[in-house]
Amino acid sequence: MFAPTVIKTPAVITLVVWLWRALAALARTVWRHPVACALVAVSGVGCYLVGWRITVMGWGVAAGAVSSWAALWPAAAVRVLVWPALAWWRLVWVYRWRWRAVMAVSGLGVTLGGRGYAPELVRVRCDRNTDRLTVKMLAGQADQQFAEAQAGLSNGFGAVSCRVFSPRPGWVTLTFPRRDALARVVPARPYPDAPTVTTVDVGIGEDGRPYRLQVHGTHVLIAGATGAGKGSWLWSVIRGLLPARRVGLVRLWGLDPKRMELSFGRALFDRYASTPDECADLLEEAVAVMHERADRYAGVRRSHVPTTQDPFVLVVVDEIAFLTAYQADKGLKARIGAALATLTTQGRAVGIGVMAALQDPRKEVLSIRHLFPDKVALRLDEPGQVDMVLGDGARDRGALADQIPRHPTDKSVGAGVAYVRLENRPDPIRVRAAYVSDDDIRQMVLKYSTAMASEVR
Ligand SMILES: Nc1ncnc2c1ncn2[C@@H]1O[C@H](COP(=O)(O)OP(=O)(O)OP(=O)(O)O)[C@@H](O)[C@H]1O
Repeated sequence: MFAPTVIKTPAVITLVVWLWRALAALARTVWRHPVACALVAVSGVGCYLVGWRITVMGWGVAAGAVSSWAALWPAAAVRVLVWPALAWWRLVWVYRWRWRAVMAVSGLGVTLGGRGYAPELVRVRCDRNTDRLTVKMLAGQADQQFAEAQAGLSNGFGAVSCRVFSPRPGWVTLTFPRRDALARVVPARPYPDAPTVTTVDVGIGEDGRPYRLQVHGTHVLIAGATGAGKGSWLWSVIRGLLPARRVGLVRLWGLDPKRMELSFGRALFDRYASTPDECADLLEEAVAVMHERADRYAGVRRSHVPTTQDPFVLVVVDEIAFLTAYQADKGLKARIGAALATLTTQGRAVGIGVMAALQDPRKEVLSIRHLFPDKVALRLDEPGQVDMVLGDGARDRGALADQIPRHPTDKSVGAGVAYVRLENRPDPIRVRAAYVSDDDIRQMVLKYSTAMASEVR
């Protein structure tokens, strides 16, 4: 029988270990809660040096100064005081309190050798609408496991949903909405003060702040079931580009095979096509512009900067499936398919972008959907369609586009709400596009449909 030797640990070693642990815990507490620790330390030193009465008076004066500052700069005060205080409160009373139990029940905690291990909750940050938790995963864990447990996590912490994003290996960010900033209709965004081309203010994000979509140097695919609000995305982008169009930095080319959407603002387009023949011709013209620019740029520059000579050309296609899938004329279909594939593979470097709307995201409807770097998924009919639009794993990461609500009579419920997956940011973001009403489009036409040269070199 083997019996290991029992060595008695000397008391001094035990004391050193305890002391070391206490110091480490103290350092960790100071690092994580510097403000609270500073308050305690300053109060202690004050009481010791000048007595508690003067210390309390000192705090009264400081509180008065902070209140005046908050009254003068309320936005800064909310950012610096309110959100950190709320984050601390929610860390202590919501998340830390239930952390180990929720981790264990949702299958993210493990027991090894009789000892329980759980991912470490490192930080909670709050804004007006969401709580963002920074979590250090257990060694050997993957963010995929958190994505699979998202329903359990949201139930466990009393949130309606949970989104998972891994900013770097070993770490994961969990986003829990506290209230839905996107529940209300967003009115059309104001025109930009200065002409802007690169990004456009299209609506608001889940954090309640304006959301800017990049349109230059990319291609955007907007997919959604009928009535999901694809029009509001198209028109919000067009609206944001109008000042730049006026000064000649942008040209808008519209392809409107349904003739129901873009025709309403026909005068805002430098080039417009609706019949399949016209659409094929216009796309081939865009390809010709692309080749001409590529010839000029070859060996001279590698990216496009919008100028009045070489403006950014945005080809807006409403219901692209009419051109790619439902087109009976095989010759036209092939021409259109080839032109679209050429534009989406080579156009962005020379300042030609494609923004296309689509109802049915299946591959047989749009075989080139993977050529669009940035994707927007509005309300979709089936869960399987989410990954078709946004890419593999997007739904597991919280892009529940099939669960965006709809109402039998109130069309505005959930309309315009979408999950956006960008090329440079793979975690889906929830955004609501502003609603550009028919009146808004009429005003846009009145304000911006000045006669313009449509020549684009
Ligand atoms: N961003 C929005 N906010 C609120 N309501 C909206 C928004 N976008 C659209 N709606 C409402 O939803 C209705 C349908 O919108 P829209 O026509 O843009 O959908 P769609 O996806 O283009 O549909 P279809 O493919 O059938 O043309 C609009 O008439 C409007 O009432």
